[in-house]
Amino acid sequence: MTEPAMSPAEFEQALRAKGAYYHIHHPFLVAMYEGRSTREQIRGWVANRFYYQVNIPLKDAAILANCPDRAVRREWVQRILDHDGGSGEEGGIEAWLRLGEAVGLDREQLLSQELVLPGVRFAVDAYVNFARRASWQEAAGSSLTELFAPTIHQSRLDTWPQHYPWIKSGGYDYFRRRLKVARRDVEHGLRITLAHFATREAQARMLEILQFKLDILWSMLDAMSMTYELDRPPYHTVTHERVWHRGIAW
Ligand SMILES: O=C(O)c1cc(C(=O)O)c2c(n1)C(=O)C(=O)c1cc(C(=O)O)[nH]c1-2
Repeated sequence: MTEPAMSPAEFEQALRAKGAYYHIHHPFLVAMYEGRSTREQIRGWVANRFYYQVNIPLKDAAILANCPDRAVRREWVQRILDHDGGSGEEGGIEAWLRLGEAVGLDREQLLSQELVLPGVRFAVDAYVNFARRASWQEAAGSSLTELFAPTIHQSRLDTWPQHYPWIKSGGYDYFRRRLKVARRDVEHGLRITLAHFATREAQARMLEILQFKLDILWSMLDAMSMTYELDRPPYHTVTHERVWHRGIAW
């Protein structure tokens, strides 16, 4: 016999409990907010996370493409503009490029994606591909790791300026912007998710989807740890050159 569905409040609690596995607990990020990261580690993280940033609008466009509900699309489309910018607004991708400059990376290097590790690329691609194939409600629900994101953005604003005085202050705009925007996104994402996943089975599947998304974020950092903490970049037993591919997805 299947168990009865959780109430919306219980389901929300179960989703929030997944915060226990958020990447805020990954040793690479713990070192970062405890002030133990080197310049190379911070630069590596900014360059690799750029691949996540540029793929978020593709992910959101895939959700729109699968969504026949005009009211949902009207709200969701805002996410693309938040990252890409529009009518006088610079957008999150531009703010991330400025974060890159603030930590000493030039924008051409970020845009070239030459520092993006294969493991990071595969993890991010898995997110975009999931959004292309899943129902729009499941893909919308997978964005709910953002429930936990304001805490992580705030922790950077609180700790980085003391620990890393060499980072230029203009770099912090991205995190400030996301504090507000992530809360609005979460409110919309939760509304969709709590209304749509109304049976115990569907709720269990949604929790598994959220875990999949947490796995993506964690795996990105595992790849960065191997390279920037453990000094084991891909092919390190063979060469110190960055021979890995630069993306064949398109
Ligand atoms: O810095 C972070 O730790 C972090 C995490 C996440 C997340 O939880 O997916 C996002 C972001 N930042 C972010 O800046 C962002 O724009 C974003 C969009 C999404 C999404 O799934 O649609 N997650 C995140």
